[in-house]
Amino acid sequence: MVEFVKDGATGMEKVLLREPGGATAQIHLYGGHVTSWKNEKGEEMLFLSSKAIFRPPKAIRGGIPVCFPQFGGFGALEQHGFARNRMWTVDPNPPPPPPFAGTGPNKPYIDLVLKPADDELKIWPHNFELYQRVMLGFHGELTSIIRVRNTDNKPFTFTFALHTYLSVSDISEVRIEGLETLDFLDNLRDKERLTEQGDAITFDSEVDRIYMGTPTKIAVIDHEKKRTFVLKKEGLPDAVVWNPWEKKAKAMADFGDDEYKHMLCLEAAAVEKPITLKPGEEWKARQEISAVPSSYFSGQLDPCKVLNG
Ligand SMILES: O=P(O)(O)OC[C@H]1O[C@@H](O)[C@H](O)[C@@H](O)[C@@H]1O
Repeated sequence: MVEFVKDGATGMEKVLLREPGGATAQIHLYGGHVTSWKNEKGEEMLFLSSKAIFRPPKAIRGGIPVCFPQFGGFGALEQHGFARNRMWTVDPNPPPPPPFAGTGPNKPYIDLVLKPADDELKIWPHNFELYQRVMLGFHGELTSIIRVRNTDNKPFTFTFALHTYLSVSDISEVRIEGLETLDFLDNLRDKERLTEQGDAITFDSEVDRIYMGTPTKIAVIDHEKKRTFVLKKEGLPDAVVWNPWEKKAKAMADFGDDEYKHMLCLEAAAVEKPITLKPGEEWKARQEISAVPSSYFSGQLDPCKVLNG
């Protein structure tokens, strides 16, 4: 089921997806931003700050901001680009889904699009179409399919990320598997290139890293909640891991002082090698997140078993 509603608290337009098994998702047209994803028991799986500001030009703190045409400070534009604080529209006539879309009759989805108006063209002079299909799968998994199309008469280059804020019980009880031994750029050390050691990543201080050449599946294991998130991705070779920890949390106006304990950003991204599109070309990417009880998870990263088993 797909429903269009006005958010009572913010007056903003949003879309509700409800999958027959009971899972739900909410997508705000502001930012093309997934702000809620609940499993069939009604448990929220995305973090959304209690202080999130739903008012332009602020980006919404939590959920899944879309970073385009620039990730972070990797360029001359505002941090994370402008797509996350612009109004998207529902696309009445979406392009046919790519073969990996996995759409089906009972899978609710919505197609959104962002095209530049004069404002955007002034700061980034390129005609583009940015499409996002958000979809709930049979097991409540949340999928975003992204397409960027160059509708200009000259090439353009961009970086991109789906800045997913996962809800976790306690950041000290969480570990990430799948990024061991990879190289990363450390944002806390002026983007110095370092190599991750052999162990799964755990957290006891601020982390802000861009892992490069990452696998198509990454797992976030929440020991306390006995829940594992499995993030599968295509077309997004990098993975950003971010937790602001205590000091930075206190400095952010739209973030509660202690909220860093209950969130972890795992961001499927294309940053290290920016994407260039010639006129008429299209770029596609896909992210699917599922949440499974950790007892299904062997401790070895074999999310094929988790997803298909
Ligand atoms: O506060 P913003 O603009 O939403 O960014 C949050 C964080 O987003 C992460 O992706 C960046 O790596 C961090 O450096 C940044 O602090």
